[in-house]
Amino acid sequence: MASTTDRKPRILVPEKVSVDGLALLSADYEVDSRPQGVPPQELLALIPDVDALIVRSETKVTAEVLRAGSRLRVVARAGVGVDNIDVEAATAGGIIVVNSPAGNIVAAAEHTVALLLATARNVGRADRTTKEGRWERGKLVGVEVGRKTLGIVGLGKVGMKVARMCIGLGMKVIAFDPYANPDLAQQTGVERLVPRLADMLPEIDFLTIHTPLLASTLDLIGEAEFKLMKPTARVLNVARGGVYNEAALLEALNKGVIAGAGLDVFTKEPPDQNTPAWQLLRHEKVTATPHLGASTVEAQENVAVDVCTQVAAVLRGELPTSAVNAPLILPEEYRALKPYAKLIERMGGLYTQHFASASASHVGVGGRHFELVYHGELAGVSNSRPLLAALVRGLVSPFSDTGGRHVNIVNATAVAREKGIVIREIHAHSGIGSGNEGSAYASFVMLRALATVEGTESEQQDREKTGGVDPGSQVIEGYVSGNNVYISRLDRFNASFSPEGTLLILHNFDEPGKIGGVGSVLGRHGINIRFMQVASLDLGRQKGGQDDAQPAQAPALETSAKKNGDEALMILGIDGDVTKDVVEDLRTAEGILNVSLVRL
Ligand SMILES: NC(=O)c1ccc[n+]([C@@H]2O[C@H](COP(=O)([O-])OP(=O)(O)OC[C@H]3O[C@@H](n4cnc5c(N)ncnc54)[C@H](O)[C@@H]3O)[C@@H](O)[C@H]2O)c1
Ligand SMILES: O=C(O)[C@H](O)COP(=O)(O)O
Repeated sequence: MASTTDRKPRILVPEKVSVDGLALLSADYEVDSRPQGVPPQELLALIPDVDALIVRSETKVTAEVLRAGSRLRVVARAGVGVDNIDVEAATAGGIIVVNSPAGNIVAAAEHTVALLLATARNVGRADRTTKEGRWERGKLVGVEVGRKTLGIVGLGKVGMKVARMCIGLGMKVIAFDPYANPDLAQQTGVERLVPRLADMLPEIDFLTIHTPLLASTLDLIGEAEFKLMKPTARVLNVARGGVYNEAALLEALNKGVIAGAGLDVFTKEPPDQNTPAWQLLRHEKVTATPHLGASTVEAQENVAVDVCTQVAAVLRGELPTSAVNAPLILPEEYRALKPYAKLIERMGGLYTQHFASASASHVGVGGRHFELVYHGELAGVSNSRPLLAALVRGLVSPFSDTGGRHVNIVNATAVAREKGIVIREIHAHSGIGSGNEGSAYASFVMLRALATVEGTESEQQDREKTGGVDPGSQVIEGYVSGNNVYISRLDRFNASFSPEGTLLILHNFDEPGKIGGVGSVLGRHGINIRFMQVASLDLGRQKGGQDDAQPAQAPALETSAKKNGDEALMILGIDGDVTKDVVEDLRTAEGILNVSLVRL
């Protein structure tokens, strides 16, 4: 009998995965396929002897499972969403997680259209009552979708396909996605990208959401949003349970606030008895399917072939094509670049959440041109690919399913291209910070989001000399000190704070009493403040003056803003999380111009 070390690597497949993919593995590996599923306790018992695990959305790959998987080298998700896998725990255990980000897009979009038409024409109810022997033509009159308005939230891979298909059905499509590429949306025929979700809700006849489930998309549509819709509106969910608040949806249907829903996904699948999701499944105004968005023969072949090819690569010791948790930096570059990669990733995350997500400043990420300017010693770095990858990861992570962890040095350029993000690197051997004479920091980095890409090379270089304050462009500067990273400038404001954890950034008139007012709103919500600092206007840059070659250090005292101008940024480090209500209360507080919630 062969010892366990002589045996072929073992692959456990505790879900129904297409044989077209599994066939790629059966010659070289022992494949244990269990399409009926494996209960959690049995999975724990099997996992110590398994080298690779291939799952869909039903198997919960918890930290406990991963810890018990002492031989486990790769977990493959035959699909997109990795919310059933504890990716952090996998990374900590050195286990690679791979997925198939594009294999089931068509299937998900087609299922959305199927639910759109089924909801409009009562197809589910008609089928059920007819089979029960009733012939209820009068009760089943539907509505047409042609010439109606469809609102799409999330104009990514699936959302964009849905847009094309629905335009083909004669619908007018408008969308909300603060990170989308407006040019691509326009070319696709999307009539309008609205700056705020609430702007489109009164106008639409159908609403479909195609975002991942993130802190920012959980309960995106609740009681207040349903109340903004027409009573004839119908809503669709082929994304993830939780983007509509299920209790609010149930109430909106019961009270006739909206007319119907087509639902493929639920917060718990299958839903527990007597929960709102369970009642929704049975509701006569709901057309429900049991998470069938990706369940087509073609999509299952695509995702299975994709992930089985990657599992074989990992087991052979090669790199997979779509690793969710691949390293950003190769080991040899690790020591020198790691703090800068961290800084630049945080700058990207800060840009997206402070500038692009804030409702008052709809500046976007997709289709945007960025400049990444390396100053000082960093200007001499020969391989800046990890830094570019870090920026792409930071920019996309706030709105990405995998928290941006899928972005690495291999695929960063492709991810940026997909989102229409263009990045130009500038190694600033001259200009700001050159030579570091008098500069407090050996190296610092400027991220500039350009208002316009026009202009000659020399005009672009001039912009560098004036500190990059073009109207309409946004600037973030940061530096590394030891292993710590700091932000030294946010647009027109000098600052000095660590971009860590949950931050609230408030743009306010610099008047007495502001700090007390903000403190009392947070106190009312039981929120603990870790640190607070007021960033002052940089009056030198305001006037377009020559930069003094140093990353500005913000005074950490609240009084310092007053002498510099009548506006300030208040930066608050928060313990724990912050809800939408808190942000809204702050936004409506007197003298507050804007509020952004940033999670880094
Ligand atoms: N039901 C199914 O079987 C099925 C099948 C495939 C995909 N999905 C789900 O569909 C969703 C979309 O998949 P995809 O491949 O199109 O993803 P994607 O990453 O290509 O697109 C997501 C889009 O959502 C946008 N977005 C993120 N946060 C947002 C916010 N707060 N407000 C508005 N827009 C926001 C992003 O900018 C992006 O354009 C995912 O949740 C995926 O898991 C479900
Ligand atoms: O994230 C996905 O790919 C879809 O939700 C499909 O999930 P499934 O593989 O369980 O059908």
